[in-house]
Amino acid sequence: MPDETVPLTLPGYAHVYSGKVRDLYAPVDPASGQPRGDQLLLVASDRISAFDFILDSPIPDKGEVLTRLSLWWFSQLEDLVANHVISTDVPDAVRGRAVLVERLEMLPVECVARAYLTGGGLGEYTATGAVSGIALPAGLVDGDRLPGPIFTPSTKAPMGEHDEPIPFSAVEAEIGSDLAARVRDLTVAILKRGNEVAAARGILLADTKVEFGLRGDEVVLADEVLTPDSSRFWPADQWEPGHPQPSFDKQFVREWLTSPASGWSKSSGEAPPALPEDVVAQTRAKYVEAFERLTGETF
Ligand SMILES: N#Cc1c(N)ncnc1-c1cnn(CCN2CCOCC2)c1
Repeated sequence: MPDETVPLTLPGYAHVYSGKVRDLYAPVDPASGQPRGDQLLLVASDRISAFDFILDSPIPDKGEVLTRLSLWWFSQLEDLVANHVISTDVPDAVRGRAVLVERLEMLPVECVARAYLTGGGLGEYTATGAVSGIALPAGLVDGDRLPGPIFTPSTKAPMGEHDEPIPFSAVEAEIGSDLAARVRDLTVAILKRGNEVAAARGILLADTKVEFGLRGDEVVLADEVLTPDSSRFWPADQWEPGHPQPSFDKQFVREWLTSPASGWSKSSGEAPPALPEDVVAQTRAKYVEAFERLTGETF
């Protein structure tokens, strides 16, 4: 199993950035030997995070499953928004889990939309009756479906820190009112479309985070889209408002890590132990199941 903690050496590419579960490279121009400024190689690892830790146990094929799912969503959403995908003709070492993309002028906003109330949004609602300044009906509980998806943007925090919720007015101040309205409407429309497709296939998308860049004046969808890494996936047949919902993809990991069998405590501040093989295998199977249910393709 390759060591997922160090950037790969990819001949012809320069390492640009490593996130929690994905890495960025830039193709090198053979003539100048310098990284190209117009393209990037987005590589999805098999790393998985839980409870704000990157686990020691990679999930085989997770990177490929989520890359193929994101590519499928990009094509499903082409009538709504352009995207940054150039090609899947990538080095053999990362084939299937990497995409060559157009390098965009990225907007400094994490564009989050929520269709259900949970997580940080629930905390804000409990304290203020609103989320991102949007007043919600009284009496909502964890997991309730919202009257309609709402835009709840946040900052782009440095790795290891948490994104901070910001009001829409802060987005307007940062990128201008017109562009703020465009990314708000697109983010909400993407989640709406995602749930139209996913609900019919037994999956609820509670919320999602997308990132946009600019191609001139055009807003272009970048990063990944509607994957279990960028969105909360819930099994529709277990949806029951009033308590935290099971995760479609990470429930096995979370339950084992919080069970006596792991010998680990969330409150210890220590890194979690490696996962047992059966938990890794069950988690891989859930990623494959989500891909096959949504796309209708066989992984
Ligand atoms: N997708 C995409 C994409 C694109 N199509 N064009 C330009 N940039 C990006 C991109 C992808 N990830 N990040 C966040 C990582 N940043 C790296 C630098 O440092 C700050 C964090 C930017």
